[in-house]
Amino acid sequence: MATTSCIEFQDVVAGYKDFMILNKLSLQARRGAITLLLGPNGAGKSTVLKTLFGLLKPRQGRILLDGQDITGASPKELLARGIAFVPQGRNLFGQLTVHQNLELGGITLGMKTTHARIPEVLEFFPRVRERLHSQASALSGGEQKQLEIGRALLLRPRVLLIDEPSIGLSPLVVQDVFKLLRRLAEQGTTVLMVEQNVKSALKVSDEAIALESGRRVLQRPAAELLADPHIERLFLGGAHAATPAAA
Ligand SMILES: Nc1ncnc2c1ncn2[C@@H]1O[C@H](COP(=O)(O)OP(=O)(O)OP(=O)(O)O)[C@@H](O)[C@H]1O
Repeated sequence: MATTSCIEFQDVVAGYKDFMILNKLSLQARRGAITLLLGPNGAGKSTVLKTLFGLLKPRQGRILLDGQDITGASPKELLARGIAFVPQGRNLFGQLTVHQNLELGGITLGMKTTHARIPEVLEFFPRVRERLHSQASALSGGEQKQLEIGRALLLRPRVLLIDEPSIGLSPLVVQDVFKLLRRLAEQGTTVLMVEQNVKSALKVSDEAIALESGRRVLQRPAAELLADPHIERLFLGGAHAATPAAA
């Protein structure tokens, strides 16, 4: 059966305790593409990633990975099936070295495989490679985010979920992270990204999905969205509000 969707949500309902955040959400993310999740604060973007990674169990609906039902699978099972998650914020063991953090990332692979893959992953991150024996907490914010991505890449994921990678990073470093995501997508990795930095994220993405109150309100090619002035008004509201007031 031919399917071009790598990830598919079918009428997914999910949330926290009695509070449902995703309300019959349906969406598709194409294989080898970067799909950007947009929407106002609280729309449920991070909840999509958490649900996809098995941190929240859907109450209704189905989630498919390459056409196979993965609804209700645990994070461990999903990791084994090739889904990796880079959550928002800092998620390293700051007291441990860069190398030790990478070793922990490969714990499910065994040390032999992990050690063989570490140099491969570090090729993407020359600055991190130079700091292999430094404490992770001594790296700059951008280097730490790169290390987190590197740790996820050790698993050679076919799907990379990444939540707000630009937080705390300078614009130049953000561009480096985006370039890397582009490169990964071109090598066949499916990337699902949440990013507030909407304009730059759209530039690097293939497809955009906008959520509102846990529902999909739009799914369009990123380039089309970038070129649409109405969309700017609708979905870049935060960026507009930040336009400096007249002195
Ligand atoms: N652990 C939690 N327990 C209870 N409610 C939560 C929890 N995490 C998130 N929420 C609530 O779920 C809703 C959706 O949150 P989510 O983080 O998915 O939104 P988002 O679209 O990613 O927003 P943002 O852009 O602000 O990160 C919010 O109202 C939030 O307060």
